Amino acid sequence: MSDLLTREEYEAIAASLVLPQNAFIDGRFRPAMSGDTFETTNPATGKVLTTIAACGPEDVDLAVEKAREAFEDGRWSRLHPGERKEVLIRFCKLLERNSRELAVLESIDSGKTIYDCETVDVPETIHCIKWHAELIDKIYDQVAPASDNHIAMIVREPVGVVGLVLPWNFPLLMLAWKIGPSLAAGCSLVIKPAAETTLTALRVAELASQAGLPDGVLNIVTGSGSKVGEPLGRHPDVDMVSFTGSTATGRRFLNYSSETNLKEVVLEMGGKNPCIVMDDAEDLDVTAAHVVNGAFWNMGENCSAASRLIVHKDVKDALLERVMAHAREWNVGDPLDPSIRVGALVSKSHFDKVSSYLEKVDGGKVILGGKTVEGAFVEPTIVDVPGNNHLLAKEEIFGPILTVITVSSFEEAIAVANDTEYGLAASIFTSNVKRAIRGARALRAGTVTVNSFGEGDISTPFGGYKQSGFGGRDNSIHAHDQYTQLKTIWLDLSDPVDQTVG
Ligand SMILES: NC(=O)C1=CN([C@@H]2O[C@H](COP(=O)(O)OP(=O)(O)OC[C@H]3O[C@@H](n4cnc5c(N)ncnc54)[C@H](OP(=O)(O)O)[C@@H]3O)[C@@H](O)[C@H]2O)C=CC1
Ligand SMILES: CCCCCC/C=C/C(=O)O
Repeated sequence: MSDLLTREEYEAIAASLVLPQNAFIDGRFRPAMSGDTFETTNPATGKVLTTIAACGPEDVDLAVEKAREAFEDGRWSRLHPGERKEVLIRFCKLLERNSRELAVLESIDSGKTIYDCETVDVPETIHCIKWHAELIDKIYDQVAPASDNHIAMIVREPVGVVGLVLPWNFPLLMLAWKIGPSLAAGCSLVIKPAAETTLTALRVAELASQAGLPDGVLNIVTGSGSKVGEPLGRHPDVDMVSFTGSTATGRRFLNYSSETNLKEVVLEMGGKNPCIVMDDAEDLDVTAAHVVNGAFWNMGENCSAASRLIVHKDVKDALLERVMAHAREWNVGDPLDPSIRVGALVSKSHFDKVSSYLEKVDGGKVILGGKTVEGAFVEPTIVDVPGNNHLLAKEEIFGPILTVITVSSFEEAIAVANDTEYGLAASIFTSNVKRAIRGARALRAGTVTVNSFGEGDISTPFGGYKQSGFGGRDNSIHAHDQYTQLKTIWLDLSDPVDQTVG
C-alpha cells in the first residue's frame, strides 16, 4: 500500500473522478432499457454523486442471455487454465494501478473511511482475486478406487451462469469474494451490486474487460432488489445464486429458487456475534483493544462484528474502563480525512434504523457515546444491558453499538453466546487453554477466534451456522465448491471378450 494522502488530496481525487452511470452487459456500458435512472449519494455529505441506470427484468434477461452464450461457447469456461489465470493476474495488475482511485470511489459511495479503503478494502480485494487466480492451475481432479476394470474419474465442472447478489457494507471486498472463485472456476456472472454502492463494481467490470476478460463473462445489472435482485433470483437460466446480505432477503432467495428452477443458493447473512471475556483473560488492555476493533470497525456495518460483549462479573469494571479508553480513540468524522476511524453510515435510511436503537435502551445504561452527528454518523456507543433478552442484544443493529451482558460462569457465558438465531462468528478471551478449546468447540459459529478478534484470512473458509447462512463458504479453496459441481466419468477398461462373457 502506498502512503496515505492528506484530506485535501483525497478531495481533489474525488472531484476529478469520472463516475460510471450505466449497467455493464456483454462487455459494454448500457443504460437501462426503460431509460430509468436512480440517484446515488455520498452518505457523508448527502450530496448526489451521479445517476445510475435503474435496470429491470428485461435488462436481467439480456445479461443472463449474454452470460449463457459466453458460458456455452467456452470463451472463458473452456479456456486453458493457464490462460484464465493470466487474464486474472493482468486484471489484478490493473486493479493495483487504479487502487487509489478505487479507494476514493469506495469511500465517497459508501461512507467508509479512506483509511480502511486504502489499508483493507482495496488491498484485500486485489489479494483475494490474485489468490484465486493463482489457484486455477493448481487444483487437480480425482480418480476413484473403483475397480481394476474401470477408471472412475471425479471431475469438477463450472456450475454455469451464476447470479451474485451483493451487500453495501463491503462493496469491493464482497464483490472480490464472489468473483474471485467464480471466475477462477470458469463460470459466467450476472452481478447485482447493492443500489447504494454500485460505483466500484462498475469500475471493476471495466478494468476486467480491459484486462482481456471476454465479453459476456462478467455482467453488472444495476438497480433495486425488487427490479433486479428478484428477477435474477427467479431466472430459469441462472444455475446458482450466491448472496450476501440480510437473513430476511436470503430467505426470499430460497423461495425464488423453490418456486422456479431449483437453482442452487448459497447464503451468507447476518450475525449477532458474541465476544466472551472470562475472569482469567490474559491481558485486559489488549483484550479491550480487540473488543473495540471487533465492535466498531467499519462503523459496525459488519456481519461478523463483535456486537455482544459477554463479560465475567469479576473483570467487568476493569475491562469496561479499558474498552471505553480505546473506544474514545475511534474518532468520528469526514471519511476522506485519513485520521478518521469511524465514517458515515451507508445511507440516510440505515442511519435512521441504527439511531432508532439509541431510543430503545430501556432498562439498559449507555456508558459511552449514544449520540448522532450531522444526521449521518453515530458515535461508538456502549450499552450495558440487564440480560441477553434485551432488544439491543437480540437484533442485528449493523451499527457502532456494542451491548454488554454480564455473566457469572464459563457455562453461562457459552449458553448466552449461543442464545441467538445467528451463528457467524464468536470470540473468547481466556488464559485457560482447556476452556479455550472447550469454548471454541461449544460455540455454534462458523468462525471462532481465541484471544483475538479476527476476520480470518483468504485461506480460511468464511460462513455461518444457523440463520447466518448455509450452502457453501466464501474464501479459501472451499469457495470453489460453490461454483463447481462434481461429475463422475466412468471408463470401461475390460476386454471386449471379457465383456461378452461377463
Ligand atoms: N450479512 C451482511 O453482510 C449484511 C447484512 N445486512 C443486514 O441487513 C439489513 C438490511 O440491509 P439491506 O440493504 O436491506 O440488506 P438486503 O439483504 O436487503 O440487501 C442485500 C442485497 O439484496 C438485494 N435485495 C434486497 N431486497 C431484495 C429482494 N426482495 N429480492 C432480491 N434481492 C433483494 C439488495 O438490493 P438493494 O440494495 O438494491 O435493495 C442487495 O443487493 C442491515 O441493516 C443488516 O442488518 C445488510 C448488508 C450486509
Ligand atoms: C479483511 C477481511 C474483512 C472481512 C469482512 C467480512 C464481512 C462480511 C460481511 O459483512 O458480509
